[in-house]
Amino acid sequence: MTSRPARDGDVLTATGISKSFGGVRALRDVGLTVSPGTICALIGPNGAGKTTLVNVLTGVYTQDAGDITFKGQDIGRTGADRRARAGMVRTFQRVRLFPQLSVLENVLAGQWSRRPFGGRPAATKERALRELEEFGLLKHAHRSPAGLTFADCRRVELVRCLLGDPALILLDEPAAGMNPEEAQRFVEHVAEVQRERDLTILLIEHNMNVVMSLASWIYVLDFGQLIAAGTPGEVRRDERVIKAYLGAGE
Ligand SMILES: Nc1ncnc2c1ncn2[C@@H]1O[C@H](COP(=O)(O)OP(=O)(O)OP(=O)(O)O)[C@@H](O)[C@H]1O
Repeated sequence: MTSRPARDGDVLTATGISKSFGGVRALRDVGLTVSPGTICALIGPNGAGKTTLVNVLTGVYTQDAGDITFKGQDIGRTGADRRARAGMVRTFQRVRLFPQLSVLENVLAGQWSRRPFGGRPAATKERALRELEEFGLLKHAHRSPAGLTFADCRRVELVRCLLGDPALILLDEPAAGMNPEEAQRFVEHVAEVQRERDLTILLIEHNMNVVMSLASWIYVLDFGQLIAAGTPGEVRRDERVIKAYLGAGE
């Protein structure tokens, strides 16, 4: 199974990615591309290799084989900091906010990582407040995130990502832990913001409703290999995908 052929202007292209941990071949010859202004999803049963792939793409792990191009530059062997500064930002499966800082401080804290040697943050407080307002979070700006609902914490993380004007946002299971209504609201919000700002997103998600309503292109991993790639309609009908998910008891 190969990915959609790379096109000029693709934000992210990975080809032939393999990664093993001891005897476990977590990824085998995986390729994917993410086009600008689209939401692309990566799905697969538990243990399929999704997190490993995200860690390879973001530079947390180095692949054993394969190449990664980001905005036309070969970044396959660069560190996570360098990729973040180049505009590749991510959220994590678990919410990562500092409870001792306010919501406003949390979203501004992300900015420092893009400025080496302690320069001024790229985004101003005014912009951060405007973004928080847009996400319905202004009333929480000066409170600790510890008191927020899970869905609001996810929104805070998204604001933190957006303040860096990223070229690519990787959302790692953003809807995990949300109830169906929260997930639905989150989907609508992400879809709206993505359209308005022409964002490029790679979404890793278990919740099929979320994936099917947001993504225009879906990659499916199973046992470390890409078993399907296509539009939501194509992937939903794909025999191998159905089998992989039924086999995993999902
Ligand atoms: N640091 C590691 N050391 C050893 N094995 C690992 C490591 N990370 C992942 N693996 C193994 O690689 C395979 C892929 O795991 P990975 O976490 O990438 O899957 P996943 O699709 O993200 O799963 P989930 O949906 O459960 O998060 C699994 O067999 C896992 O046990």
